[in-house]
Amino acid sequence: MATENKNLSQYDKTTIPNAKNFRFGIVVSEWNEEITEGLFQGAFDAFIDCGVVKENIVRWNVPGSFELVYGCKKMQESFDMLDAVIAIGSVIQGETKHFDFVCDGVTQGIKDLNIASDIPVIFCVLTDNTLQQSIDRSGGKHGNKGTEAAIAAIKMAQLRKDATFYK
Ligand SMILES: Nc1c(NC[C@H](O)[C@H](O)[C@H](O)CO)[nH]c(=O)[nH]c1=O
Ligand SMILES: CC(=O)[C@@H](O)COP(=O)(O)O
Repeated sequence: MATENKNLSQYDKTTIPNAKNFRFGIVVSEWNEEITEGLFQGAFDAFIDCGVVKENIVRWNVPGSFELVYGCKKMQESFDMLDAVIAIGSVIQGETKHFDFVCDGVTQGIKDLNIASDIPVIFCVLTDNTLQQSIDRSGGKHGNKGTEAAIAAIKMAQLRKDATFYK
């Protein structure tokens, strides 16, 4: 289902685990900051709405989406008590193929972090053709992908906790 057929901000709290004891990291790219700040606010507000204590949310900034991989890796290493990390970025097609390489690099890098570390990293990186598409997905007509990412982070934190329990 394409994003245009669903609202990224909609969630059913009855299906979401209690998040009051979870601790989350959020790494935010400064490129297209009017978009990434909207994504961050969506994630932060959803965490608070689902019971996360604001003192249990740590935020770091990085220059661009390509640096999200290193930033998330260092956050995993620095705060081993985190239950999940969200990587927030906005990549918008320009004149050249640079878009392709940035998108592929950050995608593969975050995938690799999920394989290498026990702390899940949630992929909240918009990869859009136009600024309008980014606006529409960071609090606009299609909702907020940051909200979607926070819900995914809570669900993955619970999965990780449950999996540890059964060891
Ligand atoms: N064009 C965009 C970039 N480019 C910058 C790279 O992410 C990186 O910071 C640079 O290549 C130095 O390593 N980043 C975005 O997040 N969004 C863009 O649209
Ligand atoms: C995603 C990018 O790096 C891109 O926005 C840079 O723009 P350009 O391809 O015109 O150099």
